[in-house]
Amino acid sequence: MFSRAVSTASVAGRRAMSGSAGGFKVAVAGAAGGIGQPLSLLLKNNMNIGHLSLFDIVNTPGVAADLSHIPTPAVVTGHTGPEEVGKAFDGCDVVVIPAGVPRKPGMTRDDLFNTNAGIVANLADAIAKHCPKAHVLIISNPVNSTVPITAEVMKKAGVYDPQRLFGVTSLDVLRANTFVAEALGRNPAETDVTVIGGHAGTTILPLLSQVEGADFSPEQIAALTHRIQFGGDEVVQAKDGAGSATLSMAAAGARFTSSLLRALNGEAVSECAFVQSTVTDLPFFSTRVHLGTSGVDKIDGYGTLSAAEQANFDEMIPTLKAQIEKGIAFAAAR
Ligand SMILES: NC(=O)C1=CN([C@@H]2O[C@H](COP(=O)(O)OP(=O)(O)OC[C@H]3O[C@@H](n4cnc5c(N)ncnc54)[C@H](O)[C@@H]3O)[C@@H](O)[C@H]2O)C=CC1
Ligand SMILES: O=C([O-])CC(=O)C(=O)O
Repeated sequence: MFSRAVSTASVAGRRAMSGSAGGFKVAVAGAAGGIGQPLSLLLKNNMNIGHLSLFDIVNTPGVAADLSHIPTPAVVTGHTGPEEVGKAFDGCDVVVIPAGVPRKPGMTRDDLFNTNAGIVANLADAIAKHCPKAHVLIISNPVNSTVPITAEVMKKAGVYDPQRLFGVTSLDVLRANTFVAEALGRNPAETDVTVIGGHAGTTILPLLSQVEGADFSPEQIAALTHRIQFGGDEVVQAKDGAGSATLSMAAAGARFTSSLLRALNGEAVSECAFVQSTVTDLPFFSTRVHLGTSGVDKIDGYGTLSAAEQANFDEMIPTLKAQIEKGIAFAAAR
């Protein structure tokens, strides 16, 4: 349902009046959740968005009404339940998906597979039907499996375009930037660490040997790498049963969405993301991705690894392969 404040006619009218550079339609699926709400708030402040469409199975009218009072160009609409997903996704340029359950202490991201695989697959069905040309940004865990699931669902529907599918690993980059800057006494906002692989434990590999001007000891490298790989667990433990990272993830999701929209507008932008890739033998892998007006433009390799990074890389590949294959098998069996 549209939020009370907005009608379909006024969406078009205000988009025309907004004067925003992009006027893109961006949907958030899972918009009423722990990530969805702050992410939607940050996106409401993005001047490239003309229409912010909030989808969830609960509570979107309230979130939409609340955000609609913020004076920025994005018109906000709220849509609840499967019967309204068509309206939510119709004509979207970008769909961001933080829908699904989060971890509790003691769980791995893979423990979320049984619940979240089906949620993401059903949303991918709806995207294939209602906005097959949208760029799809997957936040729902386990990302290492939910991205391949989305690709397979889109392939079955005949609308898959690898340039438009992204697993959002930006939170690993934000954590790496924060922890590395802290160790070096630098400004975190001016630190940009490359993080490769996937988004779960040891499949997350920060390339600390490539941080310019850093001369970390082997002990520092080991400690920083471990903290970046298990930063998610740090938050899950601190929240003590009340969920996982939401606010930092909202910042990460907003950063990636903002970069993509700038690229769609013609700016040269790069971000690390988990995408279809030939950089390794695996079908999906995260390295630095150059974004362009059609989404993925060029995918960088990972450069020269230190001996410690190479050891982590070799250990990661079979784990990541199994998680990707689990996603592909799930989609094939649907
Ligand atoms: N990629 C990453 O770096 C990160 C991923 N995550 C993942 O993001 C997901 C969401 O986390 P939170 O927001 O904390 O969870 P949450 O439980 O607070 O919110 C999830 C929202 O999804 C909604 N939802 C459930 N099924 C849906 C469906 N079929 N369609 C639309 N909406 C649906 C729920 O109603 C809820 O509002 C989890 O899977 C979590 O593991 C969390 C942090 C970082
Ligand atoms: O740890 C979790 O379950 C949520 C997540 O992906 C992260 O914070 O990186």
